[in-house]
Amino acid sequence: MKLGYKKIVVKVGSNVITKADGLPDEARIKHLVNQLAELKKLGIEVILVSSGAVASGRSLIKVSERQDAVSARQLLASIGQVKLINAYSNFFSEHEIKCAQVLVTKEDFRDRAHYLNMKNCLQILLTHDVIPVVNENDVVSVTELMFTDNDELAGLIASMLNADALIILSNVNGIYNGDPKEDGSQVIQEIKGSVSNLASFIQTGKSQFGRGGMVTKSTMAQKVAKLGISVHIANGTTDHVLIALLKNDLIHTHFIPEKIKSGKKKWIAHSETSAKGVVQLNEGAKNVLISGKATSLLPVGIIAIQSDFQKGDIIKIVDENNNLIGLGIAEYGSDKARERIGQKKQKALVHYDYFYAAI
Ligand SMILES: Nc1ncnc2c1ncn2[C@@H]1O[C@H](COP(=O)(O)OP(=O)(O)O)[C@@H](O)[C@H]1O
Ligand SMILES: N[C@@H](CCC(=O)OP(=O)(O)O)C(=O)O
Repeated sequence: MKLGYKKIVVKVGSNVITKADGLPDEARIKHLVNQLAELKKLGIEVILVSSGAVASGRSLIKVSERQDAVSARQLLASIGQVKLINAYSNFFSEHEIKCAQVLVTKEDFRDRAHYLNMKNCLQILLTHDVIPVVNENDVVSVTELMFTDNDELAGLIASMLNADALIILSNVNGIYNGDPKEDGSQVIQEIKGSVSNLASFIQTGKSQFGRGGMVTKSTMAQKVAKLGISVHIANGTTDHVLIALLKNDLIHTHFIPEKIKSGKKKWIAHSETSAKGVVQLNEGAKNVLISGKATSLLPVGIIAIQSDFQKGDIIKIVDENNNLIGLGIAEYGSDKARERIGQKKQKALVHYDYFYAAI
């Protein structure tokens, strides 16, 4: 395959595998599985992140309108996931390939030890030629414990496994420079670095069965590409989409990757929600830290410790206007950091190897 990837994460949106009437599109699932099997046989490691549990559940049970949204989602997903994974399992077995169900929550990515346990689980599946089929555990993930959507989850998995590429399959050909339904709109084929006006092209509405929409896809894609992983957004309802994409023969959106970051930096990058403390910097320290040079965060540039943390915690680093600059692992706790505010020749609070610049 022209793009030469050895390990890919493929995320399939609900819309790709759900028909207009809400029923699961088994022919589409089968066609995707056939392509994944073909890639696997070429020696490419494949991890699938598939949405569709809630949509599948809708085809099996009618939820009373009096039911609250959280309970309805729990009911639909718990029933629907069984149907979804059965479809994958049956179609993969036609190729003599085993797949595994991996259901995760946001909590699984918070603590470093827990994160490494999960990484180990996925790796053991891959070394035994099993295709992990990952989805959010919708039964226990409610409200603030939820991922924004499965695009966020797929970004985390691609970072965790140091994948070469993340392929997001939705029901549009890519990110358009206007409303995808309008004739004049065209697919933006290449996105490099942070494009500040990207969000302005994107309509906030979602497709019929989707959760996060294109805004979260593009934010996540830029972040993952910054960590050194290629991200592709393509149309999963196009026949042979994966094969055409990997042959570099498909119109879609490609986020060009930056230099590969270490595994630990990738984890830090996705840990904003579990950050414990907040440290504020002056303008000079901010400019040095985001310059891309290998510089650690020294107390001389700190102007305030806004909330407490301990040695080893992930901390948020903000500028004078409280905008997020980056995330890092604290080399010592907030008590010592407070004593050293503004002082020269003090030990770095965050070492460069454990700092991720968010801008
Ligand atoms: N500029 C844009 N380019 C492409 N799609 C867009 C754009 N603005 C909004 N969208 C919408 O985003 C939808 C895809 O996001 P989403 O509903 O989350 O899908 P999925 O279920 O695949 O995750 C598309 O169906 C499209 O209607
Ligand atoms: N976990 C949910 C998927 C939620 C979700 O993010 O959907 P989508 O925006 O279609 O990828 C399900 O399986 O129904």
